[in-house]
Amino acid sequence: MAELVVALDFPDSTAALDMATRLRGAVNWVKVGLELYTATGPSIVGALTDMGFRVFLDLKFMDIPNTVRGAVRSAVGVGADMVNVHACGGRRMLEAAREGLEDGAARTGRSPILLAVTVLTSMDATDLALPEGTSVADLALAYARTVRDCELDGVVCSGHEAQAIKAACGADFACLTPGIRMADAGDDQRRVMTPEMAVRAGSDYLVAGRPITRAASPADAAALFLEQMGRVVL
Ligand SMILES: O=c1ccn([C@@H]2O[C@H](COP(=O)(O)O)[C@@H](O)[C@H]2O)c(=O)[nH]1
Repeated sequence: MAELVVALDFPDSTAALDMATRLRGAVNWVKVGLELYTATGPSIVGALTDMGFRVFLDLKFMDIPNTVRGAVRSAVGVGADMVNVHACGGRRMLEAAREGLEDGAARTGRSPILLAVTVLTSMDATDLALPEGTSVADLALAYARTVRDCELDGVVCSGHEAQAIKAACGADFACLTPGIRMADAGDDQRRVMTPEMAVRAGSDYLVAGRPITRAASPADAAALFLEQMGRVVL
């Protein structure tokens, strides 16, 4: 059964924890991204796990291998259930990320899910200087194969690539899919999909932020997403 992850993209802990209170009981997973983490630091992860949420720490590390090894090791210590890096950091960086996770796990006894971002869901072909004959889907699949070879747990990808990635990398290779929309929102996301279509494509985790957190009732909006996800019989 796919999980819904709500992105808590807020400028401070008061706003994020207020939203988390409104979502308590409606969703299991929340996501702490760059805006919130930069404002609050690691304490927000503990506050959310204390409320009973599973936390995806979405910091998308990309740097030289040694730096990413240390960053992932530190992220494990923060107490998140899922962490990530950018696949475009390359094979040695991805291997270093896995080593950082293993180091962190040896120290803390915790082993979060480690994912790598293929191509951001906000991007389409117009954002990339792709070689002729290469599509965004080809690039995402190539990144996913490298991520699988480096023995990470899965990728962040759009719903449009999930099926091909699962076919190439295996059913156990996790696909987490942001850019989930009930209808075109005309925002910064480009490779979007409905909750139902993303689950049909094989995504294991669906991420939605604004469609839920900006709704009049975030809990009701989350329930609608979950209802659409639950309708899919695979
Ligand atoms: O490819 C990616 C990777 C991460 N994200 C993050 O997901 C949420 C989406 O929020 P919405 O408000 O539903 O657009 C956001 O925190 C992004 O940083 C992504 O969108 N695409």
